[in-house]
Amino acid sequence: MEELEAKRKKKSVPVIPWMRDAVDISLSDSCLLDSLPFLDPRLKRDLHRMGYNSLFPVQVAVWHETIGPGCFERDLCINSPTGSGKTLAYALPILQALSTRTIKCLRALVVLPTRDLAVQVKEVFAALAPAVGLSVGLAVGQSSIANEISELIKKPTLDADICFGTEDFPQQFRSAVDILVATPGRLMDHINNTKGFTLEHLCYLVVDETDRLLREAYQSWLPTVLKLAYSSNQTPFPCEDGVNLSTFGLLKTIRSFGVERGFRGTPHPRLVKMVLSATLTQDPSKLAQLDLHRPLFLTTGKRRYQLPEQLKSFKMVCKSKLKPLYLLALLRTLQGEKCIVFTSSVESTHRLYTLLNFFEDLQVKIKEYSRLQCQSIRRKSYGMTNYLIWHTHDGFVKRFKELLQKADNESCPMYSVPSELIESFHPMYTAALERLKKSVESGKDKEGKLNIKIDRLNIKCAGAGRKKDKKSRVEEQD
Ligand SMILES: Nc1ncnc2c1ncn2[C@@H]1O[C@H](COP(=O)(O)OP(=O)(O)OP(=O)(O)O)[C@@H](O)[C@H]1O
Repeated sequence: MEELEAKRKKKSVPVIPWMRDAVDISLSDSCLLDSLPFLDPRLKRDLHRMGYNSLFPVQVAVWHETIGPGCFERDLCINSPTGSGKTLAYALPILQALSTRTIKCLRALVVLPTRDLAVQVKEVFAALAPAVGLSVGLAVGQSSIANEISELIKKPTLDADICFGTEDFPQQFRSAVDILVATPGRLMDHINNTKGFTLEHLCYLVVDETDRLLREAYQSWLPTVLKLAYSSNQTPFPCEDGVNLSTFGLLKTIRSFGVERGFRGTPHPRLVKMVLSATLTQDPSKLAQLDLHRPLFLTTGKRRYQLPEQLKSFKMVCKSKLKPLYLLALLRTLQGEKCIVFTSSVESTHRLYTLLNFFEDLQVKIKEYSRLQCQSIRRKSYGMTNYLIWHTHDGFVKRFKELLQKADNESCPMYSVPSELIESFHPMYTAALERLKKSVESGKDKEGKLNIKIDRLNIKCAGAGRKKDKKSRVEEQD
């Protein structure tokens, strides 16, 4: 009965009508840049320069809905797996659409839930924007608010040929960027406190990782952004609880004073929204918050991950207690290649990083990358990597299989490391653990990141040869 119910749920069609009438992204083929209609030659040149010679299916599908006749008539909801190229899918049409703008003001806002994601997205925009004379800003709290403001807002010297209205013109500040990539918290800081920061000219709003952003209110950033963006063309928008527009007195903008040439008297373009996710919610109440206009749903179906075609994946199965040894052997066999090792928690990352650094003769340069490091250090670690290795806890075999299923990649051959090689690491491993223990005991790990877990490391060490006590066995299940 339960099984039947589960099957029924799996097959259930979306309750939202426009979701039933979806565009299937997988029906789009990759498209060579040279065959892509309407692409600005300057963008094409820079895409080639970046080594992009064709667009991925999701990028082609979005391009067809956003460029050319009937462009941006509908808001887009894009459901496409991680790694499928969603960033360029929205960045390229926005850059192309803004490439003809004459006056700089904030016209596109991309919101992401985390600083790291926002930094990556900003880099994609920044690689292409200069080709068409556009500037991109970042509001994520990476630098001080003062630095950020100086990047985003500039005091203009008033150009003689700008057509002013008859009203007093108190504005001294103008946007220094055409496109802003932001996290919700810092965005709200600028909305509430940064003089001259305005969303009044906003034409494009991208909500990336939509599910995550809709799950949390993040200071009501979404109703606030919509209200502010709509307010410039007097679109009625119901005031959400807790959003008091009177607090945005600073947001009188140059548009409302009739400064921007060509805008006066012409209807304000609709605020176009693109919302993206690898697992887009089908919950009508959640999606309603986005106030989508005739939404068009582009989807690849339920698949959550997409692995690059060139990526080869292998699995190594070993007893939990032997994982560090297998990892060492693997690192040795991959010597010279760059790797990322994922672990299941920040603490595990720090433990493993510290442990690996106690191995003599490993001849591998190791960097730690987790939220324990500050942003600048994390950024330096980018680009170090080619390989992905997954190293995580015991329930993993099942989860790994599920993950491969989600990625449509169920055939994952075994990777074998000679057992002699693993054995040969035993003495080195025991010595490293000893050194680690001494280091913790002598208080060298000043931040205390290891203290709580050190006995767990000892257990794993003991697991390689010694008998375990009850506590150890319980902890090893973790
Ligand atoms: N047209 C293209 N040609 C070659 N590489 C591309 C192209 N588009 C994107 N890529 C690369 O593919 C990778 C995945 O792209 P991207 O990060 O945009 O995917 P995504 O769907 O946004 O993933 P996520 O959900 O993790 O954000 C990136 O390394 C990007 O540089």
